[in-house]
Amino acid sequence: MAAEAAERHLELLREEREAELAESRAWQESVSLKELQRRGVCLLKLQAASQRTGLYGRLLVTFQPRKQDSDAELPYNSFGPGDIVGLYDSAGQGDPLSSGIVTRVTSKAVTVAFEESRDGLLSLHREGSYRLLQLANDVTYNRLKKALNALKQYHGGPASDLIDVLFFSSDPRTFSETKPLKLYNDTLDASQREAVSFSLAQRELAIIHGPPGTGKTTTLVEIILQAIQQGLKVLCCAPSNVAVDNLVERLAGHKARVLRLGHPARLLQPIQHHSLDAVLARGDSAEIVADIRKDIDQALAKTKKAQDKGERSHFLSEIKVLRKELKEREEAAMAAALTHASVVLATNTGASSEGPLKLLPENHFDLVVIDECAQALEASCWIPLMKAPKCILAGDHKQLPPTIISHTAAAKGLSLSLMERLTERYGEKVVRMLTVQYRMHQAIMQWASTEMYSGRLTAHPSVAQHLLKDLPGVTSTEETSIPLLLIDTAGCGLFELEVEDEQSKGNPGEVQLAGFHIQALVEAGVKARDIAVVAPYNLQVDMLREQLCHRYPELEVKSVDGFQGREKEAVILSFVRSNRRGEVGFLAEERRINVAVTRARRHVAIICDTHTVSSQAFLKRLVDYFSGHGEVRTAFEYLDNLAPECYAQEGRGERQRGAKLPAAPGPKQQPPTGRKLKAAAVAEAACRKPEARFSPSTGGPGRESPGTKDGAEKFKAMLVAFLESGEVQLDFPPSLSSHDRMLVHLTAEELGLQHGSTGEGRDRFVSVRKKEPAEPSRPAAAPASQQQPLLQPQHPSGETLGSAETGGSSEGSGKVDLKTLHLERVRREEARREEAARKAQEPSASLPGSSRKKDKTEAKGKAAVKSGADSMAEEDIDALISAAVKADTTCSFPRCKASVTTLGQLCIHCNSRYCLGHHIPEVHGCGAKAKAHARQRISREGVLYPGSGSKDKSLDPARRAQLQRRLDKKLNELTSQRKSKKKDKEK
Ligand SMILES: Nc1ncnc2c1ncn2[C@@H]1O[C@H](COP(=O)(O)OP(=O)(O)OP(=O)(O)O)[C@@H](O)[C@H]1O
Ligand SMILES: [Zn+2]
Ligand SMILES: [Zn+2]
Repeated sequence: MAAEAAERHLELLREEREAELAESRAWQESVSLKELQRRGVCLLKLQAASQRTGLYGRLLVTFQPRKQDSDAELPYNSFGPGDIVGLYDSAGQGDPLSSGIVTRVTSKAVTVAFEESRDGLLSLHREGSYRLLQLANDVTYNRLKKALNALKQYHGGPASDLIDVLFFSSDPRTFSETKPLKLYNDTLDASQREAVSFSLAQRELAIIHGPPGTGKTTTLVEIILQAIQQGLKVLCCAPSNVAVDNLVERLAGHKARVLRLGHPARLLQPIQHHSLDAVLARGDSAEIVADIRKDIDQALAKTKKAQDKGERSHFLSEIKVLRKELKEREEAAMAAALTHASVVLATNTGASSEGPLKLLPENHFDLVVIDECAQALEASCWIPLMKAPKCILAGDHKQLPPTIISHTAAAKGLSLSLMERLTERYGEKVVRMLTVQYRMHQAIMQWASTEMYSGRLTAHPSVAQHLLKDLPGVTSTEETSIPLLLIDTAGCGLFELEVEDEQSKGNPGEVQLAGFHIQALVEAGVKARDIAVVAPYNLQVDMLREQLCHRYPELEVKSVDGFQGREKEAVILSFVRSNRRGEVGFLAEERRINVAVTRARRHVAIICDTHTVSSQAFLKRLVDYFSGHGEVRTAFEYLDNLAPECYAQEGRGERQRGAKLPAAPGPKQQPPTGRKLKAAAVAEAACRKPEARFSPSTGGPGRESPGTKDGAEKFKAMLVAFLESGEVQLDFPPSLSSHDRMLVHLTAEELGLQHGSTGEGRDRFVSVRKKEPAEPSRPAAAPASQQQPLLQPQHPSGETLGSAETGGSSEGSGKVDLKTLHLERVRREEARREEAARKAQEPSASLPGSSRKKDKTEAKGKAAVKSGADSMAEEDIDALISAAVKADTTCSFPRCKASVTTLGQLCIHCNSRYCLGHHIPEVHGCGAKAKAHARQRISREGVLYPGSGSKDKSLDPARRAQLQRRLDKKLNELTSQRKSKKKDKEK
């Protein structure tokens, strides 16, 4: 049984190795050295700046760029401690001079540890020019192969019974008598205690399933301490060095006698003194060993200075003798150190019998513990597993499995971890799950619990309600008071990049949005080092780093896969995929999404295109969960600040292709150009209805919504009463939620009342006034800060100005409120005078674009712009008009030309007007949102509210009034323009 399985596994491993080699060959062969350097795997033109013996006897060489000034920086590279690198002569092709392990990388230098090579010594010249290339190493593959071959032939060793259980030829058993335990850590929760006693009571096999943050390591440490207490010798492994180091640190904290195997270059600094090398250096034989090393160093130096060949070979043979003696003494000391230790720790492959463990007797270990077992290849687990009669596996098979290059090998079972394989077969018989998690806010946890852990997780009270605002130095803002935020780019045209020949994907729009959100968090006092930005694609990770890391050096930007096992107070996820095909690629892996979301302690923000990702049921449920339990914002809320590149991008590839698709959803997803789209959205926000700026899936204020109806009715009643009263102004208390504030704005708008907000943050309140022409000071009274331009100056003017529909707007539009415009017009004359008077005190609100466009404006012979408020760029108005007109006169359904001026229906989900044939959400593509909306209203009525400070600002009625005035002016101009055009034609 075991033999067959081992054989099959070997076959898959061979396949995987082939794929791996083919891949590295393919790109190494076709790629120049320069290109390799650009990709970060090669460093050219280096000099050996210094050499010394260190790290317990290895030759450490520090390389720097070969430049005159010693302060030169290395080019971008992906070198890191532990990487195996080849050292080459700059000129040399073919084999490397030597290979070594990177021990340290700074911005200016790389240090590499070289083992003394078999055939003589590495001698580097200060003047020489060298290059370093990262090497794929076959050490791992060879060890895996060896382990499986050993498993095939395994006979009568200590693990015989265990192997039978692991291949299902006998059932797992329990020890009959078990003593009650005295715990080292008495804070363990019930599920952890159960895991500890169960694991100790099992005879061959126990599995601890530890979902994110449930204290898996804490539990393992207790188990190992108990095992030591019982006099057992433990071999403790994990697939990664980081995971092993973590265990070393925690066990050493309990004064356990730990010994860490592995190259010291690969170990974290604080762990290094637990390394075998360090233990040896402190041991009895250390002095002698040090003397021998010194002799070797001296001989080494002499070799370098040696004049002729004879002298050189004399020193070399002296070194050979010294090294032999060193080896013998070291092996004796190693065996002693290994025997003395209670727990030996190594990576799975580091536990290979080719290493120091060969010095121990076959039955030395009583227990093998493998942490992060679900992230390990089964073959790698077999390296330690054959060394003891019992194993305890810990991990979470609901997180990402090991990376496998060959799709076929993965499909045939190579990616199935030992832990998952055993859990599927034995279940409760061998598995105990930890169910209390100590990381995430309840709301972050609940999604993962439901989707991945059959709803069994609970949040420990110490974390269940914790938010960013509870961190020292963090002020309470909207961003720091919510655990879940969804920034929805649906319909905003922020498409993924289409890079040819690139598997990886990027999304510049999401990079920008991430930047805004980080800024908001940092401004609220969240430390950049407490924030991580995580994306599924490396290209996006690169782009995020490029944009963000110089501004926030302590910010961590990582791929999802690279962030597994880690946590941060705040995590921003950029899902990247935004396309019409509904392609989600990497995101389709549920475990990847699980890992991504569960890294966050207090706050997780997802930036994604809900339209694209909702094509996949799992992701759709995630989006629905965030809609139902978190705050949702549309990227439109940030668009005012978005740089125009995003729009330039989208025009090219994605859009044209997408536009051909027949079943395109809403009109917002299919605007003629991105720029118009933006104008349309903002124009809606400015001219139509406040909620136009909220994501549909927030449920917005939802007029038909039962949840908000009461609120709306209440405010309506108040406002109607106010209208009938003799009062001029009605102030609402600042205690209103932002949702309520919005209802007031909405209702006031419906009733034709003027409405505005004053104050900042918690003091912000709404006041409503009657629209009295004899109230000239109001618009001008808006604080200067609220007179920021609503629109960016980049909007095209030409393409919209001349269009035929534009002319029709003055009578056609139902939304450009003619009555208001008229009132405004009347009032404007008075207001102008006041504004002119104020102008002196006000900082100019003029746009940078307005001066750029000035020539054009004057050339057209338009009246010179007088007041500060009136200096809004021409093109904004143009965009606004055309957008408002377009959006308001025809059905938004693609290619439908029906008029909606009188019979149209507004969809609250996409904030677009549709004819009667298309207004039902399911018909025009908002079905999913409508459903989510309905569900979420039930689940958390009254809690959900859209809105933020920045949004309120842009919706300020004073600014809207300004826009309307300008719109009005523009309409006049257009009318006269049209007249003159007609005249031209007639001529
Ligand atoms: N019983 C407990 N009481 C209080 N805090 C605990 C308890 N168990 C674990 N924790 C805390 O939970 C956090 C995570 O613990 P630990 O490192 O053991 O988790 P883990 O499950 O190994 O993590 P990961 O999810 O990354 O694998 C730590 O801060 C730890 O102190
Ligand atoms: Zn809709
Ligand atoms: Zn229609």
